[in-house]
Amino acid sequence: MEELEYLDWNNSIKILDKAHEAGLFVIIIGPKGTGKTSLVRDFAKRKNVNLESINFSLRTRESHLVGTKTLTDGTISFDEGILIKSMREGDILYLDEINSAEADVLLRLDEALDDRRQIVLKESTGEVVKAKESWFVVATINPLTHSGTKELPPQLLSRFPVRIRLEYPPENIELEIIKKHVSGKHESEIIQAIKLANTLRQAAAVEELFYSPSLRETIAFGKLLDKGMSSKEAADIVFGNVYTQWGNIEYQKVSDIITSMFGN
Ligand SMILES: Nc1ncnc2c1ncn2[C@@H]1O[C@H](COP(=O)(O)OP(=O)(O)OP(=O)(O)O)[C@@H](O)[C@H]1O
Repeated sequence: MEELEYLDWNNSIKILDKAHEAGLFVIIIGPKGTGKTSLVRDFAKRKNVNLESINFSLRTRESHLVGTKTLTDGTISFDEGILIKSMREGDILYLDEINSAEADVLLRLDEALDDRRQIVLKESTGEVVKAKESWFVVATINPLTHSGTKELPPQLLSRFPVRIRLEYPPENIELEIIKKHVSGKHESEIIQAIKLANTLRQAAAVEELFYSPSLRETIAFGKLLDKGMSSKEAADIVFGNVYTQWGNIEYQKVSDIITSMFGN
């Protein structure tokens, strides 16, 4: 897939840069699909530094971070996990949705993230792994309304003193971002889709609806128009149909909004 440049509409790259220089870890807070992953990828690319990523869920275990013992040809060895690798190499470590992780996993992370930046490999040799000077950690958390997310323990939160908010962008900026992903031939329809997305986002914010569309959806809408789909059909498919999950009343509400904006 082609590498798209990140549109740095709220100076996040500059903040990341300063934090990186100062050796301070960063947490990015914002709803899904607002560009958190793209931002960090773009930053790593600009810095020409290797990026190691992990997406947390309730199933993430300590071993994913630290490593696992393996048996090959009768010999036991230890396969180091992403946390240890990134510390040794001085890479950028991206901890996506860190507030979805279980407490024991967070505790192990906490050990590595404190000011000494070191961890004891109690699973293998007991070696104390000290991070290279350039080691840099960026985490993300989704707002607490996101299913499966918990509050991050305050002491862990304090390991990330640089906090970036990444919300849905203003309409004109969202249009610029979408144009990075599509042809730009359907500008007026895309502007309508952004308006629709914002209506649905606002309704979700006050719990009128169960789901809030992200930039992924507005980009997908533009891509379907590029493939020749009509705007009404694309709006139904990308924005409307998903609400069926929460029953017919929810779906009908959204379907009516779509019809009023894109016709029958
Ligand atoms: N500022 C931007 N410049 C270019 N593309 C962007 C920007 N913001 C978002 N996008 C695009 O929007 C989509 C969603 O972005 P991304 O996956 O980075 O979001 P995210 O916040 O990490 O999502 P999640 O929390 O669900 O992992 C991607 O296709 C990404 O390329």
